[in-house]
Amino acid sequence: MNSPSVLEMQHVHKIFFPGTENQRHILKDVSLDIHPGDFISVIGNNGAGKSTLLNVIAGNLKADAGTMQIMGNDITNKSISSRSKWISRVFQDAKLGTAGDLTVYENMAVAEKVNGHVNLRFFNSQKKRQAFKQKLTTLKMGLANRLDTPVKYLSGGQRQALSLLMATISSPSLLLLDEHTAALDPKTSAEVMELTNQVVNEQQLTSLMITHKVDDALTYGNRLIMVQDGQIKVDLSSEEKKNLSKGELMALFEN
Ligand SMILES: Nc1ncnc2c1ncn2[C@@H]1O[C@H](COP(=O)(O)OP(=O)(O)OP(=O)(O)O)[C@@H](O)[C@H]1O
Repeated sequence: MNSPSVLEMQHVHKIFFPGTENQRHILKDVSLDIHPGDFISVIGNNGAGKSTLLNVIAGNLKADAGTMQIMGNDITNKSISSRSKWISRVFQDAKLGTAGDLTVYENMAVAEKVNGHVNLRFFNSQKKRQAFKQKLTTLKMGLANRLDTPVKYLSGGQRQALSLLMATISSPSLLLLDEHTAALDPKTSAEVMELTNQVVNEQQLTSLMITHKVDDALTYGNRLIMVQDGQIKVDLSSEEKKNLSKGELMALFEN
């Protein structure tokens, strides 16, 4: 028997300002089946509807039509907070995923608590500090000895690496990566992308990653989706992706 889908979207539409002269039909009958362990890159032109797609999945926006199930649960009309037991998100702006005035330790403890796995007895125990330090060491971003540093003093790359760690601390069913390397310099962006790949592979996470970096979309993940004018126009498997050159992928943008 096939394992159940992580996410099943069926015939989803999103229309902004419906019934007005400003009406914009952004998602047009989008159906998407995400399987356990899928690491999907999502590419597409500016304004194609990629972020709207992520927002509808996360619950920031309500779909105007269609249905969505996650791990077999109907979430079509569920709030962001009730979806958060399954879904985590890393944003382009690391400030959205972390609290600047709290320390690295406090941010991690809050992330665990939000995800419902904290034992308050251990909230500031040596054991917990050790466990967090261990997790930070694996990031190789110079954070292991910064447990007591307020997050606002970290570099952009360190802060984004911490966001990633926090978003994955309780192994979400679905990880949404929303251009999460776009605001970083090229070297740091490459480091955070490698780190993402490491975390996703080690924890066997199911992930959906929006990126404008065509090289990253080709290099990472087992599936590649192209969104055009509110529709999924291309959905490539790992094998199809492997056989596609950057030039051929770029040409698909023009079709
Ligand atoms: N809350 C909103 N209200 C009205 N229009 C919106 C809203 N969010 C997005 N849009 C519009 O929907 C269209 C698609 O936007 P979206 O952000 O999903 O595109 P995108 O593919 O993520 O683009 P980019 O690559 O530039 O981030 C755009 O024209 C945008 O202006």
